[in-house]
Amino acid sequence: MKVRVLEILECWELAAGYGHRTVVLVEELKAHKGELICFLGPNGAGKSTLLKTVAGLLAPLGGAVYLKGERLEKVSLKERASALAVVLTDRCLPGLLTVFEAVALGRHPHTGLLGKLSRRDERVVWESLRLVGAEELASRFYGDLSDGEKQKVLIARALAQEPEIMILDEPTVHLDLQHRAGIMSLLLRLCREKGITVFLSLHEVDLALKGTAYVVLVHEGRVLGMGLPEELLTAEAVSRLYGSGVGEFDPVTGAVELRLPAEGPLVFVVAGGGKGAKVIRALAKRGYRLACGVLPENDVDVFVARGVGAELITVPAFAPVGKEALELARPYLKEAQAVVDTGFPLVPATEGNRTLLKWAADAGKPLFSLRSEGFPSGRRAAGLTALLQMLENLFASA
Ligand SMILES: Nc1ncnc2c1ncn2[C@@H]1O[C@H](COP(=O)(O)OP(=O)(O)OP(=O)(O)O)[C@@H](O)[C@H]1O
Repeated sequence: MKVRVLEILECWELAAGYGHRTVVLVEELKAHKGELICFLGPNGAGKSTLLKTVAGLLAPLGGAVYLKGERLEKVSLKERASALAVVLTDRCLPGLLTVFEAVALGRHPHTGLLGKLSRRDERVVWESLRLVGAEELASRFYGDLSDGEKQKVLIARALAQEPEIMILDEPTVHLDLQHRAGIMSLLLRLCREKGITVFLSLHEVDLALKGTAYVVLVHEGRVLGMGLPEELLTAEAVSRLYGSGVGEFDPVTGAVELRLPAEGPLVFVVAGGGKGAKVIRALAKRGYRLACGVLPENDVDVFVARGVGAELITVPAFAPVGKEALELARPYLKEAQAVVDTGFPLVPATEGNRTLLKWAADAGKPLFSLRSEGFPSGRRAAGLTALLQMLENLFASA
């Protein structure tokens, strides 16, 4: 469904912070009706501070937030409460309320002084519980719920407010994989179908890439960029945001490989066709230094090998493994204390990799193969567990 484009919330020269300390500065940010905007950045970058300021819970230290064209501080509390719903991370609600009562609190801006629920209010509360998949929790005490269940109830309470804007600080925290995906698709659906504008903060870069439409990268008090996650979240941008020590972010899969300390013996992994990824990961976790090749640049094994910090010998995508690449691989092969054939596809383009295995065998290198049939090379390992054991035995006896 198409939604009408309207700037519902704007920030101009906004300085957000505490006392005299500006934590984060935003020159300009415009949110349209039905948009989902995600603040992404490392711990302490200022995401929560920014969300609280946008929500009007913190007064700006400079500049202003405008709600539908009016300065937020001039908008009455009642109007703010019906336009904006906020879900913060502290999850504090009286524990002795039932879930239904807790979600019904969200109807306050709409009910009279006594807070009596009309039939419609009750319907909205049930619908909100249904949307987050928490209907069956309705009669339980809020205080008895797990953190993930509490999170869902708080989102339901915000929905019950029927707000135009929802502001959520780390809504996926404490949620398992299924509910994380569920919350992200729910929020996107609310944007699309109900025209609600959502501001949220996230820690998961993959979720920002896969589940949000617009990201604002917050780093050391500044906005590094804002726009489509598909365009902004490059490996360079992510390492600028979080530091390069964490490992490389792969914008294709949205995954971050962990860069772990590697001080063990050098193992040459002959990979390709995605056969190397899990071998490379398993070896990296055990501290082996790794060299991998020869791989076409677009092979999934490249992303993993580069991510874990392995030495890499590559050829351009779709190019065969030629002489030049073999010469680049040779010194690593020479230095390697073991060589692994991952079972890469035996096609004409990988002929060169068979040469590598032959060189290794001729040089008397310990050679292990995960290949179940076909090209014979070295000792056969029945699977990854067996391979790891064989390598461990080899180096234990060395
Ligand atoms: N109530 C407060 N008073 C003073 N400083 C605060 C307060 N709350 C947060 N800060 C500081 O403001 C900075 C930004 O904190 P903020 O919570 O906004 O970061 P964040 O990006 O949300 O971090 P995280 O991802 O760890 O939740 C930090 O240096 C923090 O110590």
